[in-house]
Amino acid sequence: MILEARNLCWSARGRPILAGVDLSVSEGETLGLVGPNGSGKSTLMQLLAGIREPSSGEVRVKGRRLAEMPRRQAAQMIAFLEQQAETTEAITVRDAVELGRTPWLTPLQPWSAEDDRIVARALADADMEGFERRSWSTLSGGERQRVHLARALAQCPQILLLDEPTNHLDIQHQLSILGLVARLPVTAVIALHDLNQALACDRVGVLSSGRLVALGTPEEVLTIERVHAVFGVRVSIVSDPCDGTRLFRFRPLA
Ligand SMILES: Nc1ncnc2c1ncn2[C@@H]1O[C@H](COP(=O)(O)OP(=O)(O)OP(=O)(O)O)[C@@H](O)[C@H]1O
Repeated sequence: MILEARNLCWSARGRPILAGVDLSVSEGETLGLVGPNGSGKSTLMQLLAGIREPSSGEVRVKGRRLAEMPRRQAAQMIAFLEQQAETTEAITVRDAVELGRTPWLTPLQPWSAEDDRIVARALADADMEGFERRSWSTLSGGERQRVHLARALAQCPQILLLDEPTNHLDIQHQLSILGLVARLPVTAVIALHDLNQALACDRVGVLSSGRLVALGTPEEVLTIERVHAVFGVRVSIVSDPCDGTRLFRFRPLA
């Protein structure tokens, strides 16, 4: 297993926010995390990224405790696209993406043509070519999100943690970014609100009130009964007339 959470718990001011989460992600897998607002998705992602310390339990990366890994080594393994990612306003898009190379640079291994190539590739993959000289402060919300994704890709991680990576994106960029992540040779954990997008993941974990209440293939986990129970909506499953893909349709309970 490339990434494991063992009995992961996190509390804020004595209130349990995440409790007893056990999770194993295998190499190359794309795991979707779904759950209502406040169910603990971002908290779990932050613990998996090592930017929050668990109250108890542990995260392991390739069998090693993340808490004991040097930050630089962890940053070579894991890239995290946060939900509300910020950056210094006064930098260009190119500068922001170049920051992704930081874990790989040393005095003995300074910036090289290979780093230029990786940054150019990341900008192209995030469809941000041509924006390199633009100031960060002039970008739209979706463009900023794509720059953050480019920075994460430039990190060349083995594990990509994406917290609602599509929430600011138009539908074309949503599809292209999820398609890109599926094609990349990385292990990905993606917090998503769109359950139809979660259907395309290899496995899905469902969080409810800080607990992982289901984990398995989308078909096993995203049943009409569970979606109804966890999200409090009426659900029907329809079949796409083009290719037979199953899709959710939602209605309010009342
Ligand atoms: N530092 C904190 N102090 C107190 N409560 C917190 C703190 N951080 C998170 N919480 C609470 O923990 C719960 C889980 O938050 P989290 O951001 O993980 O949820 P989420 O599933 O990502 O939600 P959303 O879908 O709205 O993004 C929420 O009720 C939130 O208010």
